[in-house]
Amino acid sequence: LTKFHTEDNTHLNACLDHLLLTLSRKDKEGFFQYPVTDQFAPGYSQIITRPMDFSTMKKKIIQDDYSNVIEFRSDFELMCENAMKYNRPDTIYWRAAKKLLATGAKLMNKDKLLSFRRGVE
Ligand SMILES: CC(=O)c1cc(-c2ccccc2)c2ncccn12
Repeated sequence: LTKFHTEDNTHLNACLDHLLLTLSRKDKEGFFQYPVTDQFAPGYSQIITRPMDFSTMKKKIIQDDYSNVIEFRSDFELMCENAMKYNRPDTIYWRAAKKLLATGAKLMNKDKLLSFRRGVE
């Protein structure tokens, strides 16, 4: 459906696209680009009830599913937390998720987001 593009939505989507691109580039191995399949990860769909990945987040941006950066950040954190739940700490996936989570926290830290709200640069 052609959802009317309110001014801030267009602005918001531009911000989210930038954040997604920056975070996506950190995932050089491509572990987080697409949904994890049970084929690669046995029992994944039983253990992880709310899967998330960068391609799904991209779709949600295009569909205007995010009303603010906090909702976007929640999906990003969910994606990383899923990987740290399913995989053991001594795996490349767990370590990559932990590193990615730290990058996201810096990029979307509270004060920075608050400054957006106040309209202060
Ligand atoms: C993110 C994650 O948990 C993940 C990504 C992958 C993955 C592996 C190869 C190519 C793309 C994703 C994966 N494989 C086995 C177990 C877990 N994973």
